[in-house]
Amino acid sequence: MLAHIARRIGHFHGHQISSAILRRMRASLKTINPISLQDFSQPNPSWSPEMRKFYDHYNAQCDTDTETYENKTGPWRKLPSYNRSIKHATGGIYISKLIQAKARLFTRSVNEQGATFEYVAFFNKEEKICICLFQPGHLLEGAPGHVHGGAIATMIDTVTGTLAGYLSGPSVTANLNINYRSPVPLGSVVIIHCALDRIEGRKTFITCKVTSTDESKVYTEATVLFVSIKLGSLFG
Ligand SMILES: CCCCCCCC(=O)SCCNC(=O)CCNC(=O)[C@H](O)C(C)(C)COP(=O)(O)OP(=O)(O)OC[C@H]1O[C@@H](n2cnc3c(N)ncnc32)[C@H](O)[C@@H]1OP(=O)(O)O
Repeated sequence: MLAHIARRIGHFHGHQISSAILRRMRASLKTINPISLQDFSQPNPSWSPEMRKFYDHYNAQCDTDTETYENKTGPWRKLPSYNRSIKHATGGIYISKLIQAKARLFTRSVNEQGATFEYVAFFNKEEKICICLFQPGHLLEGAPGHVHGGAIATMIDTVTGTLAGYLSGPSVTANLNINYRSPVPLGSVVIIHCALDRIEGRKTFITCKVTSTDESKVYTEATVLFVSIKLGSLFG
């Protein structure tokens, strides 16, 4: 685990971050809290057999062992999911001195397993795509028995944003266009497919589709524009 952290320091979604931010992060390393290293996208008892089946399917095709971080062969990489986005820059190290200690990533802000956003994402560097298995919980209701459109938008923003980050470095959502084609039942498992459309200067365009696990049903389609930023601009 420590070797994994050491590899991640200095990178944000796999990209180099500025030396000024890095200095401030390193100065904060004494605030390491081992508990904060929890990866929330690991299987838990709330996952349905279907969620677990698809997790096992993609996890078996990963280039890194989820437990040991040792290399193996496969096109996918399972992405860790911490409860602060800044932890992705540091491999999970908690930097309470830098920004609001009580802040939590929206999708990881409820502790009850299975109640809100249960998800795990996988990245395919070669194909520049990301897929996410998403099991929406009972606290995400919009239309009766179905998922709130804002919760679906949140997941689309999160997964496309993760892909943009891996491909283009630190970026923010500038435009998000969504077509809701069919309501998503609460407690079901859907797959969020994201793919790079194109990169133009600072702009990264991502397409996204939310489908049933057999891909026969399309629930949602989206196009998203991310604009690259200097990470330091977020810190004032
Ligand atoms: C692990 C968890 C991952 C979670 C991911 C979640 C990601 C998020 O939700 S981020 C939060 C929501 N987004 C925001 O708060 C962003 C707010 N907006 C901003 O900060 C700024 O408007 C920002 C950075 C997008 C652009 O500002 P700025 O850096 O001044 O760039 P600017 O020159 O205006 O635009 C750059 C290019 O983008 C284009 N652009 C900017 N905004 C838009 C837009 N809304 N629509 C279309 N094009 C746009 C511009 O036209 C310009 O294009 P070109 O280079 O061809 O002339």
